[in-house]
Amino acid sequence: MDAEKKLNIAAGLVFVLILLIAVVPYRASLSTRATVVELGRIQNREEKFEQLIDALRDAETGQRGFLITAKDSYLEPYHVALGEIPDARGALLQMVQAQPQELAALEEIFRMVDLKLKDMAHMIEVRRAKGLAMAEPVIAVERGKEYMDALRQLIAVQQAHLANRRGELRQELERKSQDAFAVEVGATVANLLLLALLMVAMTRVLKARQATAALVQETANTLGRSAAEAERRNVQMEVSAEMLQALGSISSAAETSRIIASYCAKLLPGMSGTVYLYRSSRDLLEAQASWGGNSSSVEQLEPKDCWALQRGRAHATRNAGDLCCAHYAQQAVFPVGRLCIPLVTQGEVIGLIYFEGLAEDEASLKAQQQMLDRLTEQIALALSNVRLRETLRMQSIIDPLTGLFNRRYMDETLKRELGRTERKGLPLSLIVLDLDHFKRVNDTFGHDAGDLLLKSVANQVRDNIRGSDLACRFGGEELVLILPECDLATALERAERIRVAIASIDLLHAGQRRAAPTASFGVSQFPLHGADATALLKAADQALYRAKHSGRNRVVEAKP
Ligand SMILES: Nc1nc2c(ncn2[C@@H]2O[C@H](COP(=O)(O)OP(=O)(O)OP(=O)(O)O)[C@@H](O)[C@H]2O)c(=O)[nH]1
Repeated sequence: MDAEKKLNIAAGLVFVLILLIAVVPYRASLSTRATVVELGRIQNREEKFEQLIDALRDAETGQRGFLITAKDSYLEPYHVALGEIPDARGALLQMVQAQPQELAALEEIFRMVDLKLKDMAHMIEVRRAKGLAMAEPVIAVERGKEYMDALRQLIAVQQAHLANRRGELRQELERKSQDAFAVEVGATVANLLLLALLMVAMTRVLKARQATAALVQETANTLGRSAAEAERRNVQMEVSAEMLQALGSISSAAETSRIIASYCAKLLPGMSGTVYLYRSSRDLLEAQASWGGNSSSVEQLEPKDCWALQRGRAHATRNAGDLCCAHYAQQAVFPVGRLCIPLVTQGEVIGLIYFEGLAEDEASLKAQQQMLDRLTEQIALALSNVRLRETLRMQSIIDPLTGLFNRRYMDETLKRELGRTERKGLPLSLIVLDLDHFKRVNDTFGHDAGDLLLKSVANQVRDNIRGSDLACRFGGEELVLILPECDLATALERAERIRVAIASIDLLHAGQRRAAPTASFGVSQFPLHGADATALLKAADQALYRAKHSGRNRVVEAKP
């Protein structure tokens, strides 16, 4: 049974008990009231007896006056008294109706009253009719006095009896009043006790209800927080999944960092940060991307500047007294929490993520740190995948011996660059170069020496072209250079510069200085020598052929 039901039952019981308790003083008061009424009746009877005796006395006085004077005026009190006596008699009779003993005594009194009245009436009659002289013998008999004395005695007995009874009733009334007072006090105390008990029970139930309400509220709050947290995690998971999907299709580290920064801004509202990657020399880490607008960390840092990199695990700075990393651009201001987590993939540290603006309370911080750890792992994995894709792509487009682009890449690029320059209305030049008598180098010094020479030539070529130009190994010892937005004159000049550079290669093989190699060049220009890649290559190749046949080690321009 729940507390509220119990309380209702208790309240009902208290109500019934209060009602029962109220009956006791009520009954006591009824009994007291009956005594009071009885007392009133006794007093009334006493008064009526007094009235009767007074009336007889008045009648006697009036009669006596008449007997002496024979004046009717003296009979006035006599007549008044005669009028009062029946009232008193009637009232007395009514009062003793149900009491046979009393009734008998009363009848005796009335008999005596009648005798007295009769005697008085007789004497008045005699005096009126026969005069004083005739009345005196009747008066002398003094029968009226006898009647009156007997009557007084009878009434005195009754009055004594009534006085007795009155005394008893007074005592009874006093006792009943005391009892009624005690009962009243007892009932009041009992009522107060019951009400106090009820109040205690109500207070308990109220407190229990308040505690339950507080518990319900707390539970609701906790559920609300959990739901919000679950919702937040859900959103984070969705954004993370979106980020991983976006990163899955990217092959450049720069684009990857940009995407990471943009998703971190979404995933970590209120936080800022920077992604750092090791340079290939591994002496420095460079900031690749930042988010949050106010990441207070430097653009470049050395591994020794970061405690996370030094220790190989996450490092947080939250309170004054924590170890601060040297790469914080500004003095750490607390309580702004900072966290550095190394980017580790396949056991290798490839960089670092710096987070700023950690949660302040311990519970949120723990959850946040776990989330940042997971995020960092995902980012490290994504970066590692990008690097792998980059490596694979480089392997597919780079010639491993010379480090120049391969023929397949050259074909793609030449077509693309021709389209672009054509749209812009700009020229594009091609240089085809072929080493002279390369077979002899191989035959004389061996294949390794030939390889070495090819590498040296590739380096010279790379050093003498612009960043936007493209050097490819077309096959064997033949190279093709694509020079976008470059006219024929400039291309011829560039070819000549490369020819001189190759001729100046200081070739040291097996401890011996070898004769400098030479190369022949054919140069063509779009759209002057061809409208497409094939025509342009063919024109340059024919120019190269002519260079070979006219003595090698020279630059020849294609024929229009
Ligand atoms: N060491 C080395 N030799 C190569 C490589 N690719 C092609 N060759 C050699 O380059 C030589 C090319 O010889 P040829 O086409 O006769 O031409 P050349 O000897 O340079 O004579 P000219 O071109 O007429 O001046 C061949 O002996 C090939 O074996 C390579 O990757 N490494």
